[in-house]
Amino acid sequence: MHRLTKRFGQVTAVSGLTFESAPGVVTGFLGPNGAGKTTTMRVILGLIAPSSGSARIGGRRYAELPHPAGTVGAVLDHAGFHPARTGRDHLRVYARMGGYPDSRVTEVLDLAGATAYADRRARGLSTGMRQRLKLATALLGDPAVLLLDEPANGLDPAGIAWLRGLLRELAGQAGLERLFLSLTATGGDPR
Ligand SMILES: Nc1ncnc2c1ncn2[C@@H]1O[C@H](COP(=O)(O)OP(=O)(O)OP(=O)(O)O)[C@@H](O)[C@H]1O
Repeated sequence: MHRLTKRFGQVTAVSGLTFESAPGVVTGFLGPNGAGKTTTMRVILGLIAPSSGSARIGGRRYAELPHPAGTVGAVLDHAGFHPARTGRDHLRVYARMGGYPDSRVTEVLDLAGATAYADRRARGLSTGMRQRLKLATALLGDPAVLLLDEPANGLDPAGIAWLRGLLRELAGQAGLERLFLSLTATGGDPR
């Protein structure tokens, strides 16, 4: 990230942010509500254009990546589920779009600890359960980069401990090629 500034009208959401996130480590952002964490993430994903500065992943902008969906997995806080669909159905739709087999859906549900309620309709799921399904969705393409916005939201203390362990494990597995950027306002230390 090089000298990112993002303004929305009169509001400066991010001002001159420069940082580098090293491969193989979990990088966390801490900041109060409105500090610009989500905005930074949306710029990285190419969802909004920076006012100035640039965001690169492995030297390229998101839009220039040869396989963006397979390279970067993201959990955005507002990502929704169709209330009448099950978590598994939701994942199958994304798997089909990404060209991944249904067996990968089973794997990521397991990785995210969401297998037990994968066949329940989304309308009846708790915040923490949805959070795990979002994480499963982000893991579908076995991405080298994971961007997680408030990943611990809604998780109980055991869930937060589990999430830390999972992130550590995933970062370790892929060695130098995997990188995580986790953003949180709540003091949830992703390490
Ligand atoms: N689309 C938008 N239009 C106008 N202002 C925006 C928009 N998106 C964000 N902002 C403003 O930019 C600032 C940073 O918002 P952002 O959502 O990035 O903060 P955050 O650090 O993720 O906060 P939180 O912890 O509450 O999620 C806030 O003042 C917000 O109101």
